[in-house]
Amino acid sequence: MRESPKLFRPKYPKAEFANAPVSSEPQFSDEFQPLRERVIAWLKLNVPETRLRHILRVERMSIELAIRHHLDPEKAAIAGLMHDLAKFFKPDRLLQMARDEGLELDPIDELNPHLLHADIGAVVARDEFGIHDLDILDAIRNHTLGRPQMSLLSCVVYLADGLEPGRGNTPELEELRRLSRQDLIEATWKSADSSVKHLIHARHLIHPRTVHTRNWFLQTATQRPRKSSYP
Ligand SMILES: Nc1ncnc2c1ncn2[C@@H]1O[C@H](COP(=O)(O)OP(=O)(O)O)[C@@H](O)[C@H]1O
Repeated sequence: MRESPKLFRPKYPKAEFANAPVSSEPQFSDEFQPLRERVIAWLKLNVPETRLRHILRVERMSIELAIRHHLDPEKAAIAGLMHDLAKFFKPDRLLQMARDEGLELDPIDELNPHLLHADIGAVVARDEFGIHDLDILDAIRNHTLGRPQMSLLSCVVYLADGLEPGRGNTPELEELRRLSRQDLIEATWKSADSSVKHLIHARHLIHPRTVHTRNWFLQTATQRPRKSSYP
């Protein structure tokens, strides 16, 4: 009999980190800067300047959130910098690469192949830039639709993509930014909620992964012990 696959359950921290010290200058490895320069040179040839500016803001916010929540800022920087590598790939190319990669396609992916840019971004990160760290690759893959049980690094890049300063200053965004600094789980739940609301308002098809992500994070956030019981 085949063994059932082990369910990956990331350990989400119980406490909030609103008061964690934020160091402005994280220490990166010697490999980081040359890699960053190579990625930016590649991006300059493959995405317009406005998108590059968004990517750099996502990189910055990913680093800040990682520091605040005691995650690895270098991994956050790399995932933030690489999250939109495939943003301007044509629909046929995205679909072909997804099939070559053996990705399971939802009917919504076929109708809106642009949504595959996140999964395919991870393929480019691996093949073009030699990234093999699964946490980084997953954070790139999950940045648009999220995924139930995704890691906190994935939450960081998902939130930074939607909440970086260039996204605007509505009260809803400001509240989500505040929440993202306090509690990654609740912020991910409420960002997925917000994304579903906007898609309904715009009469767009909703990819089921966003709904699954929203349900997972809602359950996780509301089933944790009450915050007042933490030290
Ligand atoms: N769950 C979803 N279902 C369907 N479409 C979505 C979903 N999430 C995002 N989209 C749409 O896919 C596009 C890409 O999303 P995103 O990667 O967040 O783009 P951007 O960085 O350009 O805002 C957007 O047009 C968005 O409306």
